[in-house]
Amino acid sequence: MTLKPTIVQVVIDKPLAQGFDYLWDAEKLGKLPEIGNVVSVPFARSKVIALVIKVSNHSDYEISKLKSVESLAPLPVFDPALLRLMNFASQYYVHALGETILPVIPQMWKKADDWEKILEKLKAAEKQSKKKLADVTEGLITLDQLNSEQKIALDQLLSDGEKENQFRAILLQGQTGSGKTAVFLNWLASTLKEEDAQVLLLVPEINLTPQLERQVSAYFPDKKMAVLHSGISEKKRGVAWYEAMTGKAQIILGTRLAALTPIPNLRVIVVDEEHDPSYKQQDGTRYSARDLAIWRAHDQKIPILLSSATPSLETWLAAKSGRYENIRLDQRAQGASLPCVHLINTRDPQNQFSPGDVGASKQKSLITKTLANAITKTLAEKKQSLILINRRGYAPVLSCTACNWLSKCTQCSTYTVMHKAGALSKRSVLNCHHCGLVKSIPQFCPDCGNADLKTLGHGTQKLEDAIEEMWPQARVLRVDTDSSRKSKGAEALFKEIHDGNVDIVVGTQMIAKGHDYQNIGLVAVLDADSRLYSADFRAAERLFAQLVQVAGRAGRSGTQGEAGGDIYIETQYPESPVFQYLLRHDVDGFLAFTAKEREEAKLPPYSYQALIHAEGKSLDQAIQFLNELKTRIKTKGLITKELKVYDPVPKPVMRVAGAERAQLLIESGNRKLLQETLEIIDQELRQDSTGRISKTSRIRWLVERDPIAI
Ligand SMILES: Nc1ncnc2c1ncn2[C@@H]1O[C@H](COP(=O)(O)OP(=O)(O)OP(=O)(O)O)[C@@H](O)[C@H]1O
Ligand SMILES: [Zn+2]
Repeated sequence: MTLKPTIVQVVIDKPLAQGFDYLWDAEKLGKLPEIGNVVSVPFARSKVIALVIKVSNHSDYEISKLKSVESLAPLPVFDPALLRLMNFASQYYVHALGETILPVIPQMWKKADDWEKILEKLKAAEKQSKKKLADVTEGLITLDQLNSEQKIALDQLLSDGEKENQFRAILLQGQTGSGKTAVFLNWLASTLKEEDAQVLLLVPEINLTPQLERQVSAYFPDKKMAVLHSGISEKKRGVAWYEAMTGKAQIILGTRLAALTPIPNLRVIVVDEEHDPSYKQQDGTRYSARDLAIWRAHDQKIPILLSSATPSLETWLAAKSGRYENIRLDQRAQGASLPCVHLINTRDPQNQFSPGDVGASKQKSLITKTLANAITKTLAEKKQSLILINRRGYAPVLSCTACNWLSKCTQCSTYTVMHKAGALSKRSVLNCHHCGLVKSIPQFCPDCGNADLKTLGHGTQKLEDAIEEMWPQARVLRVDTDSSRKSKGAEALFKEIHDGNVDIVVGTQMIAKGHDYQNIGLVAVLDADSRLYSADFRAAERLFAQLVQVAGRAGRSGTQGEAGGDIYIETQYPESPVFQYLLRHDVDGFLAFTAKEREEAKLPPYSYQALIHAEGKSLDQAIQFLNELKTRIKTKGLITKELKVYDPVPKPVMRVAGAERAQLLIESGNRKLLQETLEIIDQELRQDSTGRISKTSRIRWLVERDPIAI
């Protein structure tokens, strides 16, 4: 009797639903692989890495035609809990298992030829570096330094600590600057007492990791931390990932991709700034890292803490209904009151410079007189000012004064933004923020030959110029993705602010989040209105959160009773609910108001949504593709009272890099029904597609669950 060959089934990083069978050559590769092993296999004339999902003696294919596995990675298996999470994510987000799971493997581990070499290097490095004790104390608030509110919060967190093996979701809702970090880090300490316990700490932004990293080292000097985000080198990321999956690192700190890291001894998850839209992945498998983290905690029967000053409506409602525990911090940790909110009505002439004002200039038209006076006062008090405008570059568009020509992108349905000489190029250029196109600035209007071209509107660069001109003695720093690329990165810029080397900061929302600045007296927001009335029903919720967050950067270090700084918002619509709730610092009021609106309109979280994206050479084709899909859904009897399918529409930015894009919105109050429908749609679309490209119309399609921008 001949021995049956071993067949391993693997998934690869392709939008293909099925697994692929390979032979296992035990003589060459040694012991049998297990489910969750990473291997390298030949695929379509190249070599790819793959994950083992099944080991058996059976294949539906002709065995003699099967190829063999090339090599086995010297990595531990993906733990079963992670595989469950991946299976869930693949199903929920209607993406193939392979294309969901393989992207989590860092690039360093994707080169099979280097595996052994990498491992040797890692082992050598490990022997050499005996544990270095960190000696930072930055941001360390010990147990006995916690204020009474924090102590109560910590006690609440610990009180259920005895209940092992239980899922708990906790919303830690605290004012900006209330010391939420100190509460959850002290809480993690109780878990980390256990020798091999691992904890996962998620932050929304790369820029927030260094600050938290230093704090974590201050709290846990003898624990190993693995930091995972897209801003670190491939090598560092590969090592950190390895340390997480082998259990060598006890603390895993990272951005959304870290939520999908194999962590075999995971005991607790913390999601900081849980409301932040950055937790949503916007390409590939479009998952929400926060939602997957909650699923993971539930599945692994461990606690998860969601922390925010401005919780998402979803989380806030869950806490209100008692599904999540709710712990609150209502005071600022260092005793100051919350910043005072000032709404500057830009339609009121009293707030504007008049031509007669001393030195009134073109520059001064960029900000109101009221704000300028407040900045002058803040400078005199030796405090810093933070001015926020969510538009990088010099001006959003260049125009011709004679024929009204506008600088449009040739590839996209957008305008090219004028950038002055700097990070992008040595000369001033026009740059498209959607496709990256860079063009030199025309000397004459391309349409009529007129030499008088002028910019419309303003971005961070123009504002920086204006501020420098208005306060020549002040030290001005611009913080946006351009300026952080030019200098030594964002961290260096933030350090300048923290060290007090700057008087006025001009920046995009990059400066608004999470940072624990100590000397900001004034915060100003210039372009709130542009986000007030938007087609996206979440725009107001997002704007409100952002305003509370940016306001929260002011006056953090003030002591008991001291005023907590000022925030000035320039707006034409001071009566709008977003601003009115902000005026009263009434986060709960705003959320309750928003909940009511959404409930009446049957919008999420009172219903569930999905988008089918389609892109092709022309908008007509994309729309037609979606219309045909809608007809197919209808013929199948899937459109019911419970499931609504809208008409396809062009995307907000219809054309990007030459591709024209449309979308189809599907909505249902029944989550399960939506899931089933999406699975059928996926199957339908796959039938006549190669991967995700339709064979007949060449339209590229994608299913997105729980979209955050419609
Ligand atoms: N018990 C305490 N005594 C003194 N200072 C404290 C205490 N707890 C926290 N702090 C300090 O208060 C500041 C704010 O804390 P932290 O950054 O944790 O706030 P937060 O709640 O996360 O705010 P945000 O939501 O705005 O990020 C920090 O500088 C922190 O060191
Ligand atoms: Zn473009």
